[in-house]
Amino acid sequence: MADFEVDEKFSLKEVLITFQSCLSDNEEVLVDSYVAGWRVLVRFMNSLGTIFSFISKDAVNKMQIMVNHRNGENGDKYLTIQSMVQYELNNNLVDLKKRGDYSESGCRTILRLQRALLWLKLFLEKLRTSSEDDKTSIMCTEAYNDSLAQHHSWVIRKAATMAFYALPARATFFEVMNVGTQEQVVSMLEEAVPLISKVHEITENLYSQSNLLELP
Ligand SMILES: CCCCCCCCCCCCC/C=C/[C@@H](O)[C@H](COP(=O)(O)O)NC(=O)CCCCCCCCCCCCCCC
Repeated sequence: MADFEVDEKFSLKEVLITFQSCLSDNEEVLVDSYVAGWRVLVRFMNSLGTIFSFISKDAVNKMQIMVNHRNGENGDKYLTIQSMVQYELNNNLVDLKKRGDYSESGCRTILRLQRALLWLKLFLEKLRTSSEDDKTSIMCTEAYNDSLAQHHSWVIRKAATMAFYALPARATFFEVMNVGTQEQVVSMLEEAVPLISKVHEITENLYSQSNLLELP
């Protein structure tokens, strides 16, 4: 079993703070904070071992696509997920039926991360309500099967579920989250889960209204 070093300067509390700054007062999702939240999550996952590198590589690739849009000449159109959807749909910059010239559209990139955000919400909820002897690999697999798995090929599903078995036991997992005692982790999760759910729900509603939930 790999020993999991606690990255001192890092705490999963950062995720809570970053995703909190995601929501503008009129419930728009700010892309910069959304990407920053994922950056913290990916850093945390990387600290768990190189077995997850195929996952973080894809997540980093998608975050970079969003950063490129934000730094592009139409960067202001990507300030929020809402403004991004409006801009890309109004200018036909999204592959709606099959992958084509816009395989790096903001809409499809955020959709892939949105599906991962559902996994995160389900996983954190399981962690929050878990007891001492619950296994993180089981919680992770169950959350995966109820979310991302339905969008992944058999090969990816196999690789992902194998990787989950490398997850540390609950106590170690809580330790590397670097939030404090188990009670402090649970109360951080009590704050984080509703927040991440809110960001997910707002994006899900926007995508379903614009019929973007099945982008290729
Ligand atoms: C801590 C354990 C981490 C478990 C992460 C569970 C998610 C497993 C996802 C496996 C994805 C495998 C590689 C990606 C495949 C892509 O084909 C696929 C589709 O995109 P495409 O249409 O462009 O091809 N990509 C995706 O579905 C996006 C995957 C993004 C996953 C980001 C996961 C980062 C999670 C960070 C975990 C932090 C845990 C914190 C808990 C306290």
